[in-house]
Amino acid sequence: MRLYLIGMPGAGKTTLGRALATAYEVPFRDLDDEIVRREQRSIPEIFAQEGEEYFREQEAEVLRELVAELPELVLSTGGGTPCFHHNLDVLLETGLTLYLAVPVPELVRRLLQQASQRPLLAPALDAAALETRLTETLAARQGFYDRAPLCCAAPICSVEAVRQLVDRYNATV
Ligand SMILES: Nc1ncnc2c1ncn2[C@@H]1O[C@H](COP(=O)(O)OP(=O)(O)O)[C@@H](O)[C@H]1O
Ligand SMILES: O=C(O)C1=C[C@@H](OP(=O)(O)O)[C@@H](O)[C@H](O)C1
Ligand SMILES: [Mg+2]
Repeated sequence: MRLYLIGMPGAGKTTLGRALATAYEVPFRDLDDEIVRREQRSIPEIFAQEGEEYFREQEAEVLRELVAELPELVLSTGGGTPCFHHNLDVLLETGLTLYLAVPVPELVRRLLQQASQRPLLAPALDAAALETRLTETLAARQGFYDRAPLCCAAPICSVEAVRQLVDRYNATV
């Protein structure tokens, strides 16, 4: 199986993805980590030195390489991954995609301490600005996220909840 996690920054894609891979006993990859490894520099450095367009090209390439390489995989994507370079089509065609739906106020709580590591959020320094920024970003991305066949909403999105969603989905296809 290939299971892909999509959703906003702070939704828990990386955290839950790692736990799901352990539970399913399949390899785990985090798309951002793979880009960092290939580029030998951090995500904020890539954005600052090369710009977002370059990052999106790397993201699209690394995604396709991982899919070609790994028939079994839990992949945590970046928040913007499904929205660029037809990446969502790749996800939908090659595996099962799960959208982690987390309300903006909860994202704000989780991200406030981490904004400096997330270049698209870095300009939003206080809670109100971050909330505005996330609300706008989510509005622009919602149409992509909603194409995922599976959706799990906080606070119930545990490994067990995902397993049940996946089992139910597999029983219907
Ligand atoms: N289910 C959860 N409940 C509360 N906090 C969480 C949960 N999942 C992740 N977090 C926290 O939220 C932050 C972002 O999580 P992360 O897995 O990096 O999200 P993403 O990869 O979607 O951006 C981290 O500080 C993490 O510890
Ligand atoms: O939302 C986005 O466009 C981004 C989210 C980040 O991943 P997380 O969703 O894991 O924070 C990372 O890919 C990059 O900073 C861009
Ligand atoms: Mg992540």
